[in-house]
Amino acid sequence: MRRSSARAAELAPAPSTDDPILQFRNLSMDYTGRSGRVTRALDGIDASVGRDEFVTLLGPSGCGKSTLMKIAASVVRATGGEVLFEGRPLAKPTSRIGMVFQQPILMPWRSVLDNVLFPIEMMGRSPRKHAEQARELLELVGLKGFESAMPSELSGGMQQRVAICRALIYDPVLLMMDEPFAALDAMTREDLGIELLRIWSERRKTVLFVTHSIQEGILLADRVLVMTARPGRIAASIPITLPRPRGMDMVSTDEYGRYAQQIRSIIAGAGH
Ligand SMILES: Nc1ncnc2c1ncn2[C@@H]1O[C@H](COP(=O)(O)OP(=O)(O)OP(=O)(O)O)[C@@H](O)[C@H]1O
Repeated sequence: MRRSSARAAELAPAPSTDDPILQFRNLSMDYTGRSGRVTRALDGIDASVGRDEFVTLLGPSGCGKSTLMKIAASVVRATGGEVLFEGRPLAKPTSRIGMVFQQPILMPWRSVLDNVLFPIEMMGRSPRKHAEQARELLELVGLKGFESAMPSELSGGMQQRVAICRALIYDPVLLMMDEPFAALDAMTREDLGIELLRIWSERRKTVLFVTHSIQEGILLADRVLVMTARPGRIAASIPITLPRPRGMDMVSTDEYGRYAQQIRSIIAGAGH
């Protein structure tokens, strides 16, 4: 797709962990099942995400990554500890945080443009006033000309681009992405990853991105948080200093190889 132009356009904002936008403090989560059985999903999570930083969260299946995202999105409440967003306890969902999930979950009866504008309607604002902004976002993700298409006319990658626009329409400062490219084929996934970096640098967003892929985790990130198996804890926080703009060719560099090796051994040492 637009691999080369995406690369050229990506400039790294200066991330800062001195100015955390999101902080997890001694966070724990116990789920109580129907039988009363308690499952500890998260245990003593201490982590933060700096303003403009791109942080990836890597960990084995079931370690609590989605739980952590749901807590940060105020979808579920932690049973211990606290979450601070912009320095204040996070108590309810806020339009300053945007979410993108593994499945785009578009409304099949609405056009692409109307799907992007849906959150605006939900907030009681005028979709007409935001239509231009929605068109600009669609152009940003390479979907100019598809405004009036229906979701069924789009590929999986295009649908996920629409979901990204929908999350960006109310201009959140923090974008949380829970395995957003996991359902896509490898090539589309690589393209969208590079494209996301371009959007991130152009729009100056903070991103917290969950993935199972060590490669994706390294290539996108300023910092990788590695989680242990359940109950999830933060096993390591690894700053990634690979130069930007990033591209797939970096996978063959020694520096990338050292990061991948380091992360694999942390995951292995964390009980897998
Ligand atoms: N609603 C729930 N009730 C009971 N247990 C739950 C619930 N949601 C999650 N869990 C348990 O909490 C643990 C963490 O689940 P979570 O979905 O957060 O993990 P994950 O790291 O996102 O997994 P995956 O990578 O497979 O998506 C799992 O053991 C899961 O079974």
